Amino acid sequence: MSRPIIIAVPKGRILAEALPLLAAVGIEPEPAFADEDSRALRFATTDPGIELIRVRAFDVATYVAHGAAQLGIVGSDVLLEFDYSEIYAPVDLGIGHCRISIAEPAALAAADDPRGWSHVRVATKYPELTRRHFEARGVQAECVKLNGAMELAPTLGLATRIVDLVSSGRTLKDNGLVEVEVIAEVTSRLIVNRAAFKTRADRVVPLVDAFRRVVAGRTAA
Ligand SMILES: Nc1ncnc2c1ncn2[C@@H]1O[C@H](COP(=O)(O)OP(=O)(O)OP(=O)(O)O)[C@@H](O)[C@H]1O
Ligand SMILES: O=P(O)(O)OC[C@H]1O[C@H](OP(=O)(O)OP(=O)(O)O)[C@H](O)[C@@H]1O
Repeated sequence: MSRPIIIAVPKGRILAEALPLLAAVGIEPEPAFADEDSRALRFATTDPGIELIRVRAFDVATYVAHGAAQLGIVGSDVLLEFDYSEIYAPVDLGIGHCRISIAEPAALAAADDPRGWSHVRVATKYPELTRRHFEARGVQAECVKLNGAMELAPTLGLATRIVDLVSSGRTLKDNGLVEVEVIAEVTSRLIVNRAAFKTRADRVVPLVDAFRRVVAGRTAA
């Protein structure tokens, strides 16, 4: 039998929305996947030719870019940060809706005019995306890379502003911050390693088509 197709899925919040999509294309992980006591990271599925690996959201893109996994499910925020040429993102799965935004303390925002910025110090998990965004409008961005809880940075003087994901806006509000600009709307995508799309086309192309059909069916419903 040929090598299995590996699909990388993120550990975090996207997973709950991704599992029904996977089930709809006929891929259901073995019971160990849902077993909190299991330390396994690689799982067989109801399709004998497909295995799932569960990794951190940013690592989904890394596994797929290097061809260690042939497919993956990841937020478009991650794709914007890395901009890997080896990744093809053919299907917007319509899950994991949020936006990536610039936020600052409410007191600062009251008298602030973003058009007057020439240099900003920003705490973010997305330094590349942030630099690119500011550079495009002639603003120099000094980024402090954090891995979570960005909202703490302005009150503690680590940075004046943050670039982070916003969904309900609750985290910003509870930390005295306000959204001053949306950089991009975010949803999760099905991603494919470009080489695998050609060399394993027999398995990969029908899978991509199956995801496309499931998403189209949901949109139409
Ligand atoms: N508040 C949110 N609402 C909707 N989608 C979100 C939200 N926050 C994150 N996401 C999406 O889920 C993905 C994973 O986010 P999550 O917060 O679960 O990861 P994390 O726990 O920070 O990841 P890790 O621990 O691996 O760094 C993001 O890349 C984004 O696409
Ligand atoms: O607008 P809201 O609905 O409040 O959602 C936004 C929050 O969700 C994400 O964090 P997450 O909860 O994943 O924690 P993290 O800081 O570990 O990334 C994001 O980084 C924000 O902090």
